Amino acid sequence: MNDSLAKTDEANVVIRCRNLGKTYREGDLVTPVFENLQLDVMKGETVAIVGASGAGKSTLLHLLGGLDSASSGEVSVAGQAMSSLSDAQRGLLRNRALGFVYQFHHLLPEFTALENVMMPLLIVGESVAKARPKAQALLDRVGLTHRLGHKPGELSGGERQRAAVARALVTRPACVLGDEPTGNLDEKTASNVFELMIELNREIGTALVLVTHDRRLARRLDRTLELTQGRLHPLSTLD
Ligand SMILES: Nc1ncnc2c1ncn2[C@@H]1O[C@H](COP(=O)(O)OP(=O)(O)OP(=O)(O)O)[C@@H](O)[C@H]1O
Repeated sequence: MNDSLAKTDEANVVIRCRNLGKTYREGDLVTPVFENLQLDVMKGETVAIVGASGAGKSTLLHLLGGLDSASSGEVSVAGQAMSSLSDAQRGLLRNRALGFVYQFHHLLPEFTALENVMMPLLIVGESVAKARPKAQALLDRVGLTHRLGHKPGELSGGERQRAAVARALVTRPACVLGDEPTGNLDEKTASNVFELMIELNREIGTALVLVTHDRRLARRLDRTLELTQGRLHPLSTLD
């Protein structure tokens, strides 16, 4: 590979793991989860992570998102090594470069859908006047124009997840990390929310890394990796 090609590839890496390992230690209890994981997520790429219960998928996602620290190796987000940052710097990078969608929506119950989606923009310092139209446009895009003033308790399960997707994408992050983002929805609604995430990934150019138990949904993404026995293996589309 020539130098300029190598540089272009480097610039397109959104998340990089090198020799990543995690072992939980609590007193005498030592739980090794994985070691020596290598992963490059490229700009705009969609990656599914599958694996048996307890394989370490959520643990991996937490490390990618800087929500937990590695026992060995390194995670870099947008070219910055997580371990080299202070807690405040890591928080800032997380807010600017990443979005999160969980199985349970984690919307703030006392705020409306519009306020929830504005929140990440306000946290990174945007004014209400700028944040409001951006949040509104994304809520329009996910089909919630008629629900802007509803609080999470006044939305259906699918509507709540669509609001959560809008909240994750409103800062136009380099990557959205999803932990079973459709795991709490019926099959049809799950499929619709999944499709919406893929469409928005294409429109905005955000990479997606999604943990899912559902291999049928996983196949709709660019790449599927299986975490098994502490290793990440690519799955062919025939698996
Ligand atoms: N805080 C913790 N302290 C100790 N062990 C933990 C902790 N969190 C997770 N583990 C252990 O690490 C292993 C991986 O857990 P993790 O939640 O990452 O698995 P998972 O693949 O996401 O599972 P599932 O599909 O069931 O959600 C499990 O054996 C779990 O018991």
